[in-house]
Amino acid sequence: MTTFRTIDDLEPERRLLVRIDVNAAVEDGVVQDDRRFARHAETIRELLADDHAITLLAHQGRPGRETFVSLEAHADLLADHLDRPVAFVADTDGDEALEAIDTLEPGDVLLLENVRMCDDELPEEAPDVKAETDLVQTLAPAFDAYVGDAYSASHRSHASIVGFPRVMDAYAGRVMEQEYTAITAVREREFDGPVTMILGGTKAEDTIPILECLDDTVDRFCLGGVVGELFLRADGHDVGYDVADTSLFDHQWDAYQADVTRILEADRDRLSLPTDLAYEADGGERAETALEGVSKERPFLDVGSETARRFAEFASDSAAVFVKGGLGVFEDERFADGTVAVLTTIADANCFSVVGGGDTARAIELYDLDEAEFSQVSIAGGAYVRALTGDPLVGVEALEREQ
Ligand SMILES: Nc1ncnc2c1ncn2[C@@H]1O[C@H](COP(=O)(O)OP(=O)(O)O)[C@@H](O)[C@H]1O
Ligand SMILES: O=C(OP(=O)(O)O)[C@H](O)COP(=O)(O)O
Repeated sequence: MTTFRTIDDLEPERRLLVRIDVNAAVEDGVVQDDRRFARHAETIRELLADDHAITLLAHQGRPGRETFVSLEAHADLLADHLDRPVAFVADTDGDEALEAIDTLEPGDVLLLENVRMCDDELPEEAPDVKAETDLVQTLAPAFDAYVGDAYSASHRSHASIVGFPRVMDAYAGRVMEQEYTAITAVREREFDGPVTMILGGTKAEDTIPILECLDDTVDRFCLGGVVGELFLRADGHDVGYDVADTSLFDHQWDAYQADVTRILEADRDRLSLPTDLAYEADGGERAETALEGVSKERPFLDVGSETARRFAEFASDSAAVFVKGGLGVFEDERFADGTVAVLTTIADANCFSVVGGGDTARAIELYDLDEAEFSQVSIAGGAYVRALTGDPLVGVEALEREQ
């Protein structure tokens, strides 16, 4: 199905420039989430088995934000995952970087500094423009080939994503290949049987476009989380408390009320809304209520057990299930029941399954579910949503053109 070359097509012992995405939550300089490291380590291990000399290019955060930090600690974390040294140089395309690249032997791994610290990387421009930047023109001649593995950044028209493939022999890494293949299958509906999508979480801006564009692809949408509450409100129920004054609900209700109402009216038969919800009782324990008992005066933090059972049933009867957004605040064990019930059912069922969205995929790790039981656990957030909604991914297109 893919139209790009993959690392299977590489000759051994090449000098490779490999773009990975280990962008993560960082607190006090410490990386909080190593899932992307684990995934890219698989690609790098395969490349090492073929004796390539590997230079890695990656970003962290955005200029001006607290998470915009050096990649020095990322090199150590990657080394832990690879169980071998990863050299680091605090430079991207200057003399220090070029010297470090020059001395690499087959089997060596080097990580360059946060590529967003180089001015050429960020402004979103056409691939041809990015290919002309000093960053690309300086680094490209030092390598035999480019490997694009940063699927989760492939919606960004940045130099390291779209510039290098313009001027180099380019290949897709394993992460790129697997994510692309699984998510394309969603859009092309390659399934024999009902397709269910479980949508939750907090971001209506992600969810509404999915509901609007997957018309022929999905037979049933099960809605939970804050997104489910927006639909319940549109259906006349008294829900929508802003958790800890975050404006999480009111703000989105103002912005999406018209869309939610229109989608509900047009597509009610395909939408399954919660019929019960869970909340924190006075003693701190989990309690549940049917819709008749809901009130805006309290936050609802999970779908109720009747809803979870119904959603799980839809999932187990499906040929394919896609998940985006948790059904409740699953980080708190008391309110993880809905999310975990559905994920466990999918893991046990014999269906094609994709779990996407940065936060949602964490639930699999938090509750010790076996990642291997899912067809794909995506490490992409924005790119996953864009691919689902049919938006082209410039980083994928850049690799395809090189065919
Ligand atoms: N009813 C709810 N109230 C507040 N937060 C919720 C609720 N249901 C789910 N969430 C939160 O939604 C988050 C995941 O949603 P979101 O960030 O939209 O998805 P993703 O990052 O996976 O794309 C979780 O961290 C969870 O705590
Ligand atoms: O983490 C990323 O995006 P995501 O949080 O939408 O998955 C990518 O590394 C892209 O980062 P950016 O949104 O700062 O361009």
